[in-house]
Amino acid sequence: MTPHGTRAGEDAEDLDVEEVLALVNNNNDLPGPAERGETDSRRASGRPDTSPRPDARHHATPWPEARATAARAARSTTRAARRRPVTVPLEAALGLTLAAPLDALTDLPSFDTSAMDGWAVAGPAPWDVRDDGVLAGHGAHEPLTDGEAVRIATGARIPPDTTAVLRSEHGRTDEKGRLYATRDVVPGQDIRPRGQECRSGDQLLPVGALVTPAVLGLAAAAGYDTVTAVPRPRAEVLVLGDELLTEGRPHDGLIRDALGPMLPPWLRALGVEVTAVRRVGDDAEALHQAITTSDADVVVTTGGTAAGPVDHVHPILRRIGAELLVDGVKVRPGHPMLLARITENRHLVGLPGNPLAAVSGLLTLAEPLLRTLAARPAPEPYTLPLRDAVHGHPYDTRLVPVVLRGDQAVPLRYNGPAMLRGVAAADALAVVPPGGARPGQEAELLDLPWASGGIGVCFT
Ligand SMILES: Nc1nc2c(c(=O)[nH]1)N[C@H]1C(S)=C(S)[C@@H](COP(=O)(O)OP(=O)(O)OC[C@H]3O[C@@H](n4cnc5c(N)ncnc54)[C@H](O)[C@@H]3O)O[C@H]1N2
Ligand code: MOO
Repeated sequence: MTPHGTRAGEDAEDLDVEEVLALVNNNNDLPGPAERGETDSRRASGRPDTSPRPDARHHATPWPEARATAARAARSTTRAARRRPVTVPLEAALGLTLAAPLDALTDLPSFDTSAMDGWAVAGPAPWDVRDDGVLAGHGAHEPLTDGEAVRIATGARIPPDTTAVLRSEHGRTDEKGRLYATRDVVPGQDIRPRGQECRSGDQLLPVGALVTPAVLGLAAAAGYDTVTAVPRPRAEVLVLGDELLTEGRPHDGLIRDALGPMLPPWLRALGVEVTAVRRVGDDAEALHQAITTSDADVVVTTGGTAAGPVDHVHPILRRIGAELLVDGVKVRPGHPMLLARITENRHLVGLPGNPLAAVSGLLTLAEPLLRTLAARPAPEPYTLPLRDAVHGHPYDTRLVPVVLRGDQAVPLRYNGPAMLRGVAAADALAVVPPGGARPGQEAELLDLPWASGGIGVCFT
């Protein structure tokens, strides 16, 4: 199990992950091949794909369908593995999805409490002020009698038989020490009655709610030390390529690894636990060993997806009898990206090595897969008009970095497959259909986690 949690008791009345998924909003999952009446011989046969690699272009999956396939793959995983909810301490729960409703364990407030610093007063003015006072965090105070007042702090328990709280700025005392109000006193004023926010047992949040910082605060206020949540998906990153340096400047044909530093925090922003980042070079045996011994839910590889002499991903997937669910996508950059089922409940996402192509694969395949494993709802799709024309690919979707300015998306330069300069300045990627887009044409936008706000910025 993850270091973040332990398995919930078998007798928990919690929903399992599949049931949680049914409750969260997945309304932008597109219909899959089955729903559209399409067939796929590799899937229909139920056997792993062990045939020689076909022409990747021929089998490339349309971009929207690739995303839907990735989300569906996660759904079949949760069914197969019956992933059980976990009990997670609050400090480790940020970004998880609730698998049990958050029901109040107490009334809130749990006692009648003063909303202001001042005096608790009983009956009409003037009042004799008692010598003692009532501070927050103390037990029951003795009752007041009419004509009595006692100093009270915000958050302190209201003494029995109190009429109202008089704010310190609304009272004055005469030379005999008697207290008067400088404003009308309304019975009950500045008293927060017990149960004003909720009664014990009230549902504060439903199954499927995302654990945000505010949810952590609410859970703590309502008496929780732990929450019952969908387990965080576990991903391992395998960085391929002998040409990669981990420090210093590029030299002698060697370049810096841009993906090792980029992917783990990006995956964490998707609610994932990154179990390891391994550099496996261009060594086929090391890659085989790393894939077959990983216990992560999702193995993410970078590079080696094409058909070059040291592109080992396809041969190894064939060797281990993995089922290729997506083998190339009609998207630029990143068209050699792939998704494979390596065992019944483990997947591999193969990201192309070109860095922006890897971002494209991350958003196209890894995000829907991992988001669905985490039982997070799909973000609401939205569009904005493009300020400038965007050159299109004749047949493939393009993902183009944009900044959002007012109600327009402004396409950025430096959007080539090997470049990160555009996306590093971007708020989102615009989805440009085959053939391109005119100025003013509406384009779907994929928010980048740090730009969309919300839980994404928390990098759990
Ligand atoms: N004959 C063909 N060659 C290529 C095709 C094709 O269709 N036919 N597709 C091209 C496209 S498009 C892409 S994208 C790449 C995908 O290549 P791989 O996934 O096999 O990646 P590599 O060959 O290992 O690397 C490509 C490129 O990216 C650099 N790289 C790799 N890893 C990193 C990293 N962690 N950080 C920074 N840069 C990285 C690598 O040095 C190469 O320059 O294939 C094309 N070829
Ligand atoms: O699809 Mo590749 O990403 O053009 O470079």
